[in-house]
Amino acid sequence: MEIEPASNISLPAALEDARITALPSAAYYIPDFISEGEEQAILQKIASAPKPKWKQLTHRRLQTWPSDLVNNKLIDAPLPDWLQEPIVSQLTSLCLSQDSNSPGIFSNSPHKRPNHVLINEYPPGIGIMPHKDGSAYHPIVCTVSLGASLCLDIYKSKEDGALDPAPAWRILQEPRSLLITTDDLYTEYLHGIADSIEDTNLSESTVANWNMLRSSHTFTEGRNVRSTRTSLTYRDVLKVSKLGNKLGMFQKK
Ligand SMILES: O=C(O)CCC(=O)C(=O)O
Ligand SMILES: [Fe+2]
Repeated sequence: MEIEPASNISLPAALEDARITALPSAAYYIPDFISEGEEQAILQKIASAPKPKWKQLTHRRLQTWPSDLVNNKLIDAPLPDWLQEPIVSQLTSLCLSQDSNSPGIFSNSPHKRPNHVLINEYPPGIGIMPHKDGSAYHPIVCTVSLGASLCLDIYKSKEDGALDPAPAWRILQEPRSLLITTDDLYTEYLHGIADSIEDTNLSESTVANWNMLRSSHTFTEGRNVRSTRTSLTYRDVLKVSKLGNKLGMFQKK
């Protein structure tokens, strides 16, 4: 019988120990949130999802679980097991501080846990335009990265609402890492991923979480040559409708 390799995942006792202090409030980075075995198992589940689960955009494709939002509402349904375990349990177990009364990150969210997962696949050269995530969700985003590394760029918007064209900060996300963004980073700033085939000029002075990376030594000459990176974005959708209500909604039309 094969012996399972020891898992090298390690969760911080307190999320404040994982805070990316160079950023405005607030982002947290945990490099080894899931194991390589878990990463591979999830990638296989994504690959074996029925073809209609994929939504093809111009350059990128994505899956939404349990389903797309309709008018910012989620139709009540559970996440599949492979998106629940171990990730949701680990997310709900994270506490802000070691204080015994410290709240979990989803303590204040309406459903006390993420109920929706967006799966985005980014081949080399493909990113996502700078954007805000908007009002459909409780303002906490948990992103698990699979397969490869890339930089998430954080942008300030100017007084007049226009986008400052150069990102103000960069966060490097390694495979199997968790990035949590919340507070002002959710509401005030935009985030995006450049349409690049490599991330360049990576260093302690240009990457906000450089000292928290598992493998900063692998980015030789400050370069990350992109290969396909898949992300799982876990959020709590504020409005959930039971199927009964939804049928009612259709009958009214
Ligand atoms: O893939 C990512 O890391 C970002 C995805 C994203 O911004 C979103 O789904 O809203
Ligand atoms: Fe986003």
